[in-house]
Amino acid sequence: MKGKKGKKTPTPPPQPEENLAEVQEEPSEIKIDGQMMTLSDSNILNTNQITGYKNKGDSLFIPDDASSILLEDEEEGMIKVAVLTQEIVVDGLSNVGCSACGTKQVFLNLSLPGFGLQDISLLQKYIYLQKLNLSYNSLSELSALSCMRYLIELDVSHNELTSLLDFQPPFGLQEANFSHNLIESMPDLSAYNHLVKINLDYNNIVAISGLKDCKSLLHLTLSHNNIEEIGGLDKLKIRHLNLSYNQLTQIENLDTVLELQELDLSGNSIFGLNGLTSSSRLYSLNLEGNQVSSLSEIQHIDSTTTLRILNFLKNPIVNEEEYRKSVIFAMQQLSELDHQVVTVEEKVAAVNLFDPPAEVQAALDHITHTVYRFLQPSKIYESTLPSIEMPYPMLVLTGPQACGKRELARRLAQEFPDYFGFGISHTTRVPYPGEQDGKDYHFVTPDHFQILVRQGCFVQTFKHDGCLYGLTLDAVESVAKEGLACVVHMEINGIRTLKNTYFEPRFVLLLPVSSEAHRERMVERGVYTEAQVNYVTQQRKAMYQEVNQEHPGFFDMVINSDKLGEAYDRLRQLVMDYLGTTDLTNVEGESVQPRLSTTENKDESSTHHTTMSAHRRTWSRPSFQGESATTNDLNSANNKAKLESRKTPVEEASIRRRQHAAIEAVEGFSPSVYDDLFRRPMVPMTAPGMLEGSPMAQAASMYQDPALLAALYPGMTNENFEVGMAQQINGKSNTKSNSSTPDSSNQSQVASSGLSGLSSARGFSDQESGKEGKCKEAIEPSALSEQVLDLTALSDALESLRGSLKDSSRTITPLAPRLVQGFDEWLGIGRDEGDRGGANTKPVVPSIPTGGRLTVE
Ligand SMILES: Nc1ncnc2c1ncn2[C@@H]1O[C@H](COP(=O)(O)OP(=O)(O)OP(=O)(O)O)[C@@H](O)[C@H]1O
Repeated sequence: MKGKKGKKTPTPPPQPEENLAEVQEEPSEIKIDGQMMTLSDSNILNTNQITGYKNKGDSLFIPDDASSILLEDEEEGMIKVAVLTQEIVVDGLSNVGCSACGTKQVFLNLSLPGFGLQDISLLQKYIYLQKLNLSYNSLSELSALSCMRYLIELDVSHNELTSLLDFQPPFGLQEANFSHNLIESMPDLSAYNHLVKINLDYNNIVAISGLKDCKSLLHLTLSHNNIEEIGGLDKLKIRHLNLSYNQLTQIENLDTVLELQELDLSGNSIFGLNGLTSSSRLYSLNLEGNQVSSLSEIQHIDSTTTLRILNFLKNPIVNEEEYRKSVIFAMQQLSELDHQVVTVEEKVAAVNLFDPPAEVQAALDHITHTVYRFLQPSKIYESTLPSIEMPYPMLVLTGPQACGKRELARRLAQEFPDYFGFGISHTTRVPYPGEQDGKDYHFVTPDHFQILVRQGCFVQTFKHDGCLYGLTLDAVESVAKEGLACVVHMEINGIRTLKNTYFEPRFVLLLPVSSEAHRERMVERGVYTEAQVNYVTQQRKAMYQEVNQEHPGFFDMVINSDKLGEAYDRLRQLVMDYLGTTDLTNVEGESVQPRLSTTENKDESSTHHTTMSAHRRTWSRPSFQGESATTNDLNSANNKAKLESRKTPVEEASIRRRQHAAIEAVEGFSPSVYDDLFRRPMVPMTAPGMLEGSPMAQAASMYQDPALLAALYPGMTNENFEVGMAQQINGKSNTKSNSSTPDSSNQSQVASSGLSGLSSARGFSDQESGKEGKCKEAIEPSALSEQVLDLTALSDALESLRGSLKDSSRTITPLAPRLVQGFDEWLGIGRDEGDRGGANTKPVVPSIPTGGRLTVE
């Protein structure tokens, strides 16, 4: 309702019929003198409120006083009392209490709504009134109230007042309702400094003014007026402000109204929300029926953390795409939007839509690609099909942009062409100078990329700087069918997706430590904007650091990538350690192709190639200290053992290397890169894993070394140590197994398998025979489970080793206790139940194809 209003006919108050006054039969018992009274029976004082309107024809209480005049309103069919009489007043009085001075009993409330009163001069003597209701009358001035010094609440709504509070200010007026009058301006109200709440709805006010000193004012409502600007509220403590249905076009001058909690600006013509930025305590904001059209306006209120209730109904903004989710995403603090409760599900959906956590994004990517792949006809690949027990071998180098991962991946593939092939990703970005299609990336158009997505070609995809990246299954397969492990580079987002797949890549993080060096490398390339450089060297790098710190085991290895040469050396060392190659430089210091080092190895290698070429290509599955092998691993190992009558040079080198590592561990040599990698907290292992990773296995390998044996057990040879150890273990084991309870036998079986079973790489187990060069048959998994283990035997073995370490005249270096400690952990001695070892006990280097690039001779 806008525009100037004319003289109003008061509408009847919305009161039910029952509220009509009932006649007090014997009011004469109350002597009313002014507002004071004397009582004979206080019960009589239950005076009801009078409603002065009544439909024509109904009986109406009319006081006996002859001076009452009935007027008939033809138009509305109402009858109203126009002149106030003592009796009317008497019937309107209620709530007896102490007068303000505390000496008299007085009526505190007077309620005379809907009498059509024009003159209330009779009320002048009711000076003790505290609550006065004169709503629904025809009053045009209130001077009679000047005597009511103790008035606290005044309701003069629905009258014909043209001015506000035009009487002598009562001492403590707190609430005033002047709504539905004809007031056009707000006078200076500084005298009403106790005013807490004032309602000026439905007037003709054009500007907010006169409130400067109303320091107590908390509620101000000025709805349905003609206000065009928000103002005059400077530094007030208003908490509830209603300016709905005015002529406002913008939100302004509210930045000093710091206590504002509830703001109703509905029914205006507001376009923007920029005036609300500093409304830090706002709880409810009603903007229904305005002109807010852009979602970007949300930014002005999204930092208002206290905001819970928001209403944008009937604004163009609600037609914006994903409007509700966008608002909820920007303001997750909301509990109600557009009169609808905001549910937790909506909040999660909004976050997942606009800023999905990396894990969610990766899961979605994985689902997308898997579903699209299933929709395609199934494809038979040339190489061994990937499966859970035999996934494609992959090494993934990761890190922030320009950390050098791509270059290192390429170098690895170049230097170890018999073992690694570079997996080429697809991208929609344009090639940088010098980049070649099909070599650095498969450069494709966005449309082509989408076609590949729908064809289910990708294993994972990643969006970065508006460009799409993706690794296809074919890219991996094209490397795999060559008999090589695929080395790829990608950002962490891709890794998260890969972790959802059945692939089991090893992940090496290349992390620039010096931001300056990283920055320089990026700037040197000359292809990145300043903003990109800043983002990558700061946020992106920090994110990698955080993941690495907070999720131990997420990356299998971390290499400082400040100096690419050094980083590559470390990576290369890692690979060489694994491959068992030792020397990659010739006498002149030139780098040579890493081949398996010794002459005899070369011969074996060629024999092996020939042998292998007769079979289907398979992948070796090297296992390491602490690796947790599964039955599937064992199966594949056993199958492989059947196919190959002898170990590959790679495996033999691996055995030697680990023997060496065990010796070093006891002697206290500094560990190699490779050792560092696998010396991680122990985790519960399956039997073969226990064999490989167990301290017992380390001990088993130790006694293969005569030098070490002599040092630890002077005078003892390989043979008699072996016999002694075997007796110690087997003898106890047998004894125990005979008398074991069902529970203990169960436990025993596992560990016993660990002692005597073979690992997939058969690293230590072949040596257990103690006869060099004599290969032991692989043990069937079923056979493993039949063997019996006695943990006591292991304890005894531990004690014996402990004792020998203690007694040894050699100085035990700090590394030696670590081995003993390993026994303790393995046996569960002193292990805290809550202390879960890192899950990362896999080898960093992926499963390496045994044959390299095999050719049938
Ligand atoms: N399939 C993929 N999945 C996820 N990330 C990928 C993929 N392919 C490439 N990336 C990564 O996307 C980022 C951007 O690649 P781009 O080649 O444009 O960057 P670059 O500046 O050359 O960086 P870098 O030198 O690290 O490769 C790089 O970090 C890159 O490793």
